[in-house]
Amino acid sequence: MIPNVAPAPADSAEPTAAAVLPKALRQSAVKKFSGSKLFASPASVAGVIWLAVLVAASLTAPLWLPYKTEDQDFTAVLSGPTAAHWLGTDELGRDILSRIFASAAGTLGTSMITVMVAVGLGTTLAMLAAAAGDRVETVISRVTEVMMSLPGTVIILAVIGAVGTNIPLIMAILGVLISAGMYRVMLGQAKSLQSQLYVDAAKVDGVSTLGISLRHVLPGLANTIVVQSALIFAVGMLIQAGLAFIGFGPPIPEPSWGGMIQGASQNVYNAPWLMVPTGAVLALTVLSANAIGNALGKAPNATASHLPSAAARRRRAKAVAAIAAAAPAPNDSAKNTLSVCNLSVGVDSDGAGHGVRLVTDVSFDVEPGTVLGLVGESGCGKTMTALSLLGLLPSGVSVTGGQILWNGRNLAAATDKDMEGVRGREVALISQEPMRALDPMFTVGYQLTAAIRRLRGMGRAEAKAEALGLLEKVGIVDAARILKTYPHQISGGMAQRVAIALALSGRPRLLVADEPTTALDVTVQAEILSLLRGLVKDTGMSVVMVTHDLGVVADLCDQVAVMYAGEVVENGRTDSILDNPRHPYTLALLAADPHANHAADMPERLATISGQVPQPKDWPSTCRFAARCQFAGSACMVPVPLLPSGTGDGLVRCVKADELAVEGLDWVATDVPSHHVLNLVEAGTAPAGPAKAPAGLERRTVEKDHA
Ligand SMILES: Nc1ncnc2c1ncn2[C@@H]1O[C@H](COP(=O)(O)OP(=O)(O)OP(=O)(O)O)[C@@H](O)[C@H]1O
Repeated sequence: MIPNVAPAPADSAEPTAAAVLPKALRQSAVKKFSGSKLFASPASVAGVIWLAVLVAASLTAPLWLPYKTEDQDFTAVLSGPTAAHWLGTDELGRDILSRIFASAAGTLGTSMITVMVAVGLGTTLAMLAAAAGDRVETVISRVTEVMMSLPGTVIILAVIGAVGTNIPLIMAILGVLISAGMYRVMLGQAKSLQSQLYVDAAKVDGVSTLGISLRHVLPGLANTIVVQSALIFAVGMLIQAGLAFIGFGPPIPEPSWGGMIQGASQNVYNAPWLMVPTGAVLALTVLSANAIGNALGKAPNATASHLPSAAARRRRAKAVAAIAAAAPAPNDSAKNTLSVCNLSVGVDSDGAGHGVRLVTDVSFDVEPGTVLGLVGESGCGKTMTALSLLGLLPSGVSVTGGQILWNGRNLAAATDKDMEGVRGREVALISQEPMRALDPMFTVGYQLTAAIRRLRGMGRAEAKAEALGLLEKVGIVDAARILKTYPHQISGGMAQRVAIALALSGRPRLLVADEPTTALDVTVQAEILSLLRGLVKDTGMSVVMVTHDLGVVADLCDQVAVMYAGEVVENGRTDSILDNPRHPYTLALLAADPHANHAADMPERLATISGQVPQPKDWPSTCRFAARCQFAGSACMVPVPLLPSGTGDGLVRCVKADELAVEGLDWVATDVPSHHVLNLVEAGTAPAGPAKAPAGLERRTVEKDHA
């Protein structure tokens, strides 16, 4: 009769996503369970409305109920619905409607006692056990195991025998019994949250154990707490009704749902209707609690994985259909050539068409055996562009226009099923953090052979030999030993090599590399770049390399697309762009890069670019870089198209590109203090620096960060 608490739902059992962003979690702990989620599904909306009506009607019952609960009408005993008694009467002629609503608040309120005791005690014990170490955990775990082994029904009946039918007390004791199950559910999550790096950081900062539990662990448990509360609430109601059914409800003549169902069951043959109203109200209330729990328990978008949710996939399918209908049929582009045309990516519209655009009209081509660098500051849309090539945009973000042509298909309009055939086999991904690609639970060998078998249909032995070969190919000397190790047993550089081997396991023709060297030290960076260069040369595959680092671009890339605020501002051959940049943003990136300045003419101070990349919602319709540009003027206050830059087949998005080229201007490293806010000044007043003559151009001086 007394159930253990249901296991945590799949989306809340794994705390790592929730654990990654504790600050965001704390900030959104309230927001997370607020309106948007509650009203996201029709079932939860109906549940909220039903519970609200029930509670309001019950609390105001004395004001509007047509009869008192004990009023008897012997002229209408066991009647069905009539004008006088809308839901009929019981065996004593009492009005069912009045009795149902009069007893609702008591039933719901006492069920809440169970929730508060079970969740409060279970969660507190779990946080205590997770924080206090093995000994305390052992003691608490043993005690809860004993509690779980006790026959709950017998205990409840014993309590009733000792203290009578004191419903609030019985429900509190029920809560204590359920708290043991709740403790088991919460302990694993609390321990995992306790082992997060930000908890270590908080300890280093001197935050107390209690502070850590309340500020860092509890918010991470919030999802499970809400879901479990809803389930326990429903269980509490059912148990309460069950007790009343067997005669341990509130004293007669006080009404209770269980008591009414029991009365109805005695007249089930001569007045079957009697069972319907109370049974339906109980069932609806239990269903409502579960629907609300399900809705609130959905994982928040902010911490969701890259892989889209089912709802996001449905939205994407719609967007895909729209794009497919709008885009012209792909022409027969050359084999293994990637051709991205006017790609736009945006946050899914909120229904009123307010989806923010994150990438606008990006175009580039990648020939087989070549490397394209996508370069730009953080937040310029490089990752969104790269992930759209694999159909791996995060939940809530989709391709909103354009084409991604690959071997005669438009990947922008491909369904998830189509993309499953492309990912890994034709297009693969390596990410900044190699550990994202590797599962800590399995050996390198297992993960590699599983991928090879899945993608290439090989047998076990053949796949193992192939895995060995792949590790050797990525420069791992003792490959046989590495195959037997777990990811945590190898270094970051080694892990990135393994991740590259994993990406190569399906023999892709295009590799999307999202900042693959950023997390590595300089020596290892050079090795990984050299490895990628060798792979491109040997296998003829092409690479889209996302990077902040112009050194990486110079080292590896044949072509570059410089991105700023979601659009390509300059593209072309790497040597043209590095030797002869045309866009002020490219000039600025080069001026700010220590590797791009030769030792001989290295300036005393490297240049900076004032301000930050604007948020996508703030992108102007004019030149997006104008607000930060040293050369901006009134001519820049118009939408700027990509036009031939005059250097090879490159394109540039700047109305002053030709003027800058003719004048031979450089981006200036200024000595203006960071707190000094400057406006556009006339040419010639610019601070001294390595610039060539700024004659004839309006120049924007920049803030200089002295930090
Ligand atoms: N899931 C998301 N929902 C909404 N906006 C997002 C999401 N992910 C990223 N963005 C926004 O999209 C814009 C482009 O982000 P993106 O990650 O592509 O930039 P990036 O150039 O790759 O930066 P970084 O080098 O830091 O990865 C940013 O303004 C970012 O805040």
